Formats: sequence, C-alpha cells, structure tokens
Amino acid sequence: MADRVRPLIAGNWKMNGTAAELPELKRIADGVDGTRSSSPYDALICVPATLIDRAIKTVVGSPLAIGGQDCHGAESGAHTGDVSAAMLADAGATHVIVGHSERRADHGETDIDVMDKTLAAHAQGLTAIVCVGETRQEREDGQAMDVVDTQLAGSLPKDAAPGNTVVAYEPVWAIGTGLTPSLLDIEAMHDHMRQRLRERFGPAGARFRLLYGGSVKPANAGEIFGISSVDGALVGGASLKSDDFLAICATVQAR
Ligand SMILES: O=C(CO)COP(=O)(O)O
Repeated sequence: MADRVRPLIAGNWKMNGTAAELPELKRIADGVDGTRSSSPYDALICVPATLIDRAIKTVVGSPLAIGGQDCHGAESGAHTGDVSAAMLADAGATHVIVGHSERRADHGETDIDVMDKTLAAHAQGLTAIVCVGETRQEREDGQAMDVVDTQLAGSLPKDAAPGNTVVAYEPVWAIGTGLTPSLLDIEAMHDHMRQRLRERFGPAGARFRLLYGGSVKPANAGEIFGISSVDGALVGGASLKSDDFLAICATVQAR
C-alpha cells in the first residue's frame, strides 16, 4: 500500500453540462474528502470548456480540481472552434484529457495529434491525461496489448513524466456500455503498460498514474481499485451524479 501511487479519481462530463449542473458539481466538491494535502486521493472533474471558468468558481476552496476534455496542439491561430491549452490554463484548468477514443473516432485524431496536444498541455503547465484502449474487434483478435503499445509509444512525448502525464486505459467497447474487462484482463493490461513505461522512462515509469476507464460505477469501483496496478479511474456517466461519483471516491479510500 505504502508504495502505491496516490490515486486520482477523474470524471469526464463529455458533452454534458450547463449552468444547471453547477449545483451537482458543488455537491461533488463538498463531498470530496479533506484538503488537497490531507485527502487520500486526488479528485478531478473535466467539464466542457464553456463551463471551466464557472466550475472553478463553484468549487473554490475544495480539493476538487477542474480540467478540460481536449486541447489543440498549436499555441494559437486559425483553428475555428478549437480551444488551446493556454485558454484552458487561463480559465483555471489544471488538467486536460487528450486522445479520448471519442475524439480519435469522431475527429480522426492520430497518435501524432495526441502527442502534439500532450506537448501543448505540458507547455502550459497542464497535466495531460492521455487515453489509450483497444476496440472490441482488436481485443477479439488478440491485438489489445499491441494496440495499446502503439498508442502509448506514439502519443507520449519524451518529456512525459509522472508529474505532468497520467495514462488512462479505456477499452473502447467498455465505454458507456456497462461492460468491463475481467479484473484479470485489467490487471494484465495495467501491468503491461507499467512495464512499457519502465522500459521507456526508467524508474520514473513506476510512478505514472495509470487509470482505468469504461463503465466504472459504485458497484464495481471497489474491485477495480483492488487491483494493485490501478491508480484510479476515469469515470464518464457516473461522474454526472454526485452520489455515484462520491461513492466511487469512497471505495478508493477504503482500499
Ligand atoms: O469514456 C469514459 C471516460 O472518459 C468512460 O465513460 P463511462 O464511464 O460512461 O463508460
């Protein structure tokens, strides 16, 4: 336990959330334990870019951090509709999700794009949460680890370090489906990723936080956090409800 990495419970609100949901965010902020230094875990909600500024004001004084869900790889310029890492940092975000499978699928983002976004995040002092994960077909074909290896190698820049980068393993087929890999499969993938990070980053590779994401709920969080190579979760649907998100946080504390 003592040598375990400090857990991070991160919520991804995706394209959900307007001013009407700020009271729900406040309930999460009020329910997250302790102060940043006394809490046994870090908690984060990644809200839509339009809500970051108001979210920061809503959670002020609580240990809950606020992040964005994507950033452009460029510092600024002619990219209509995009948001830069500098804009997220300016709004008060401390983290940003990059390479989520929904962006890889909906916007054709490649590993090179994800690496650029990660670098852009780092340049602004943001922690990048880099998402990787296989499709159902890739898992059925026995390719899951190869796919994740390629994504990790291609998306993580040389400057990635435990202090500026978190890796989230999110099997595409587990997202929003209620399906999850077996505990043994999650453990095998996380152990495998840890090994790859050690090979590439040396001793620092042991300290990157490795999150699991995909249908994490209060009912399964305890057993998932029981896996020693799982350092927290990236939670979608259940992060929209304060009761569910806080119940997931409570299971981390109990592990
Ligand atoms: O995509 C996810 C988090 O980024 C997971 O979403 P769900 O928890 O809704 O499956």
